[in-house]
Amino acid sequence: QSGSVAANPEQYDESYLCPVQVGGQTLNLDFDTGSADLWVFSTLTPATQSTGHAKYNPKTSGKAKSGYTWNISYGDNSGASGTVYADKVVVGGVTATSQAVEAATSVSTQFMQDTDNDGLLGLAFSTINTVQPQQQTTFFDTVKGTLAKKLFTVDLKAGTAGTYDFGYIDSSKYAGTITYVPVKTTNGFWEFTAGAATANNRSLGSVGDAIADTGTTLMYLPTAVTSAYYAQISGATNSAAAGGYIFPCDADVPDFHITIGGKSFTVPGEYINFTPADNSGEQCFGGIQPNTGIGFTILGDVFLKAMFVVFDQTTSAPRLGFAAQ
Ligand SMILES: COc1ccc(CN)cc1O
Repeated sequence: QSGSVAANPEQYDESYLCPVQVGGQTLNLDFDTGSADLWVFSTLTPATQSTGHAKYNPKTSGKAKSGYTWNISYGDNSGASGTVYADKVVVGGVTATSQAVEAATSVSTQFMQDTDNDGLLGLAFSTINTVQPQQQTTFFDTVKGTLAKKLFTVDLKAGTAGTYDFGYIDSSKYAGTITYVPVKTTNGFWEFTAGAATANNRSLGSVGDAIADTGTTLMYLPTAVTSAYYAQISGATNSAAAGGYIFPCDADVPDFHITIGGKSFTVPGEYINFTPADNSGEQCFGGIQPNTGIGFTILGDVFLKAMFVVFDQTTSAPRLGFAAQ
C-alpha cells in the first residue's frame, strides 16, 4: 500500500498537523520524526486538560493492552502519559489494522494549551518508544512491510500545506537530485553528519552530527556556527529575556547554506526571520538558535520546509535523502 496526507501548518509554522483516523475518529496529529510514540488526547484525559481537543474514545473499537503504560517527556520539557490500546489507524489511506494507540491520562500545559494539536505520531526508530512493559512500534514500523517501498517522505512548506507520503517518492515534489547520507540509529533518531555552513559567502564552521526532526520548530545549531551567523546581522543580540537570538525585524537576514553529502542546500533568510519577539513587533526571534544543552544539532521545521526529505528503510542500513523543493 501507499498514501499521502496533508501537513497543515499552525500559526508561524510552529508545528504541522495531519488528519489521522484513529479507531474511526479523525484527530489532527503532529508527525514527529524526533520521537517514537503515537499518543492522543482521549476520553481518559481530564476535561480540565482536554477542552478544545478532539479526543480518541477507546471504547469504540480499541482493545486495551492490560497493564501497559507510557510516559514521555520532550526536549522542551513538555510531556504526557497514559495507557495503551490496539486499534485501527489510517494515515492518507495507509492502514495499520492493529497499531498501539497511547491514550493520554495526563498532558503538560503546552499540550493542553495548543488546542489544534490532538496528539503526536512518532516517526523516529521504535527503539525509543516509551511503552512498558513491552515497547511498541511506530506507525511506520507497523506498516512498513506492507508499503510499496519501505520509506516515507516529508515535504513541509512555509505557510501552506505540505505532505507526508508513505511508500513512494513523488518526483514532482523536489528539484534536482536526491542526495543520500547514512543514518546512525543508536540514539533512535534519524541522525546523520552535516557539513560546512556559510552565509554571505563566509564560512560559519561545520554543523556536524545532526538529527532531522519534524517535531521541533527551529534549527538548533552549534554555538560557534550560530554566533558566526548572527554576527552578520546588525543589531542581533543573544537575549536571555527573549530566550535566544533576536534582531530588528527590518534587518537584512542572510540565507543559510549547509552542505549535506557534498551538496549545498539553502534555507532562505526569510524563514530565519521567524516571529515577532515582543508585542511591539520591533525585535524578531531567530529561526536559528544555539544547541546549548541539547548535545547535538536539531534541524527542525525551519530547515525542513526548504527541503524534500526521504526517510528510507528500503535497505538494512537506514538512510536520509535530501533534495531542494
Ligand atoms: C508542546 O508541543 C510539542 C512539544 C514537543 C513535541 C515533540 N518535539 C511536539 C510538540 O508539538
